[in-house]
Amino acid sequence: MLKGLVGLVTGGASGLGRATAEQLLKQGGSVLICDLPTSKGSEVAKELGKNVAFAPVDVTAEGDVRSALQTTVDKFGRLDVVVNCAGIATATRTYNFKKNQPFDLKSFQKTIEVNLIGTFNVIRLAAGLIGKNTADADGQRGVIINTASIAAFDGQIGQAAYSASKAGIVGMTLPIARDLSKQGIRVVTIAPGLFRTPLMELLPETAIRDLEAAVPFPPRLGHPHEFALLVQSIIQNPMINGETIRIDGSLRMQP
Ligand SMILES: NC(=O)C1=CN([C@@H]2O[C@H](COP(=O)(O)OP(=O)(O)OC[C@H]3O[C@@H](n4cnc5c(N)ncnc54)[C@H](O)[C@@H]3O)[C@@H](O)[C@H]2O)C=CC1
Ligand SMILES: C[C@]12CC(=O)[C@H]3[C@@H](CCC4=CC(=O)CC[C@@]43C)[C@@H]1CC[C@@H]2C(=O)C=O
Repeated sequence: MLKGLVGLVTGGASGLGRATAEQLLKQGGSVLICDLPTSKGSEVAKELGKNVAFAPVDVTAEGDVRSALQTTVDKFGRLDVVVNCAGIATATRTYNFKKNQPFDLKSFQKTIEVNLIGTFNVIRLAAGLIGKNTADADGQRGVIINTASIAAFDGQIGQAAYSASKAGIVGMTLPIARDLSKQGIRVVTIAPGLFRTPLMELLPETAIRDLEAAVPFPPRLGHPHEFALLVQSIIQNPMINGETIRIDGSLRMQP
């Protein structure tokens, strides 16, 4: 049970973020869903009931994140847990030899900006608010959970930008956990394999079936709820810190 806990979930209007918001609510928590103003965040918040609110946020914008943190305080009084799920997926080869065209640098920068810098932006600003909590008996004040990808380790063709952005999240997990350890704030990253979310539905069903067949067990896409269960375990287990945990049915992606 996570009764009374206050969570902030970025990318909470869709997919893994939405499932996380639902699980925190089911366990008795309150949630601020942060997502782009163009997302379905406002409808989702209405659908999920009274312990949830929506804040329009671009995770790369300092002002948006600061105002979402203020909304958390105004609505729920404090912040205990941040789950960073906001992210974008891109697929471009480093050089397109058919078109004689290098990877567009702006597109590379955008992927890093949203996935890596956006995640760090939320962490650095939220840490100040979580640090104001009274520590529990174990000295803990809160937990920050990030979402990388197994592409951080086995990036495929076309994933230079996406894999770099996710590897950056993996790489910063331990130093940030160390930075925040004196305040009793844990920092943990989840590296999902393949989950059935709107992001994945950009792919044709035949491609999805091929991907499922490559997963040793269970040979299927993960359900967003299974990601949310890992978030819950991380919150509940105070010894998990500074680590990246894969949740992938033992999939190792091929080139
Ligand atoms: N679905 C999958 O199989 C996997 C997903 N992931 C990662 O999990 C995270 C969640 O992905 P899904 O739920 O699958 O995707 P999704 O597309 O369903 O949800 C992502 C959410 O992030 C929001 N978002 C995008 N840019 C944003 C920004 N600048 N500021 C605020 N919100 C923004 C979108 O509006 C969307 O609601 C992403 O970081 C993704 O890279 C990692 C591995 C596998
Ligand atoms: C990111 C990930 C693997 C991909 O590269 C695809 C993405 C779903 C949308 C896509 C459509 C395409 O046409 C190209 C590939 C891709 C960008 C996948 C969602 C989750 C996958 C991942 O992170 C695996 O770990």
